[in-house]
Amino acid sequence: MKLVFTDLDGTLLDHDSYSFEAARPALDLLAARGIPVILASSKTEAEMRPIAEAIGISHPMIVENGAGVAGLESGDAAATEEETASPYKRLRALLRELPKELSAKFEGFGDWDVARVAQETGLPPASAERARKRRFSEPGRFAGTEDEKRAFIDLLEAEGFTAVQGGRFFTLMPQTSKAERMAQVVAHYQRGLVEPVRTVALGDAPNDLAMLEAADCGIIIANPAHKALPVTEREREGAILRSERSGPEGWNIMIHQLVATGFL
Ligand SMILES: O=C(O)[C@@H](COP(=O)(O)O)O[C@H]1O[C@H](CO)[C@@H](O)[C@H](O)[C@H]1O
Repeated sequence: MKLVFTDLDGTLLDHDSYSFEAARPALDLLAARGIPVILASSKTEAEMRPIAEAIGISHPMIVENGAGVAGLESGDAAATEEETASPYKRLRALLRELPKELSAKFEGFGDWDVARVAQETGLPPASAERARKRRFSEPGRFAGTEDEKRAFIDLLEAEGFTAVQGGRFFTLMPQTSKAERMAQVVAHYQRGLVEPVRTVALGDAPNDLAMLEAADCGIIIANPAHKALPVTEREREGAILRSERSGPEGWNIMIHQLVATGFL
């Protein structure tokens, strides 16, 4: 059994147009080979459902940067609306309680109306509205210095939260990651199998790094819109590869390459 985990913005979706069409041949190839594609994004479940539908998949999905997973019959999927809504509410309340000199430097989707989220992201208004339907995490911008940002993260961590950089935004969230949810999804597919499930993960930003390192094969998709990810030990060992092309074009080429070499 093989699984492909993929980030969305800047990876399967074009950084600017949010289109996955250039990856359609590789998506079709994986579908024909019975290899599930597991979406793993900082997007909300409300945003990811229509994307999964457009791709034509109904596998579990890692939502809001790993703070939640949709489509697994146990665990968080069974959490009540009250439980799933509370981390976001707690985060917004925490922002009001933190020292003003730091919290005032952060602006998130909860501070912006739909039109502003559409303007900041380049998403159409209907998608921007779905991006504001948050249950766990708050993406936004931190306008302070690196030292102030570190102090802000330390305060969040003391309260059980953390923050991570995506392709565009700096996201406040519970202390978990896409990689932790990936392990949960792998365990789900592993049940009843003898051979270990083989994993590929694709991503472009710091919030993808742990997932890329946890995979049997990690693929860094080039994204000229931000600084390249650092070279890690896993990459030196040959377990992480880099695409030359960006977004869905790079995704398409790299998946075809892994199929050609027999990895997928
Ligand atoms: O954190 C980010 O930089 C982006 C992209 O996250 P991923 O690369 O899909 O994990 O996610 C935020 O912005 C998106 C629009 O650009 C929204 O669709 C997401 O809801 C938001 O979390």
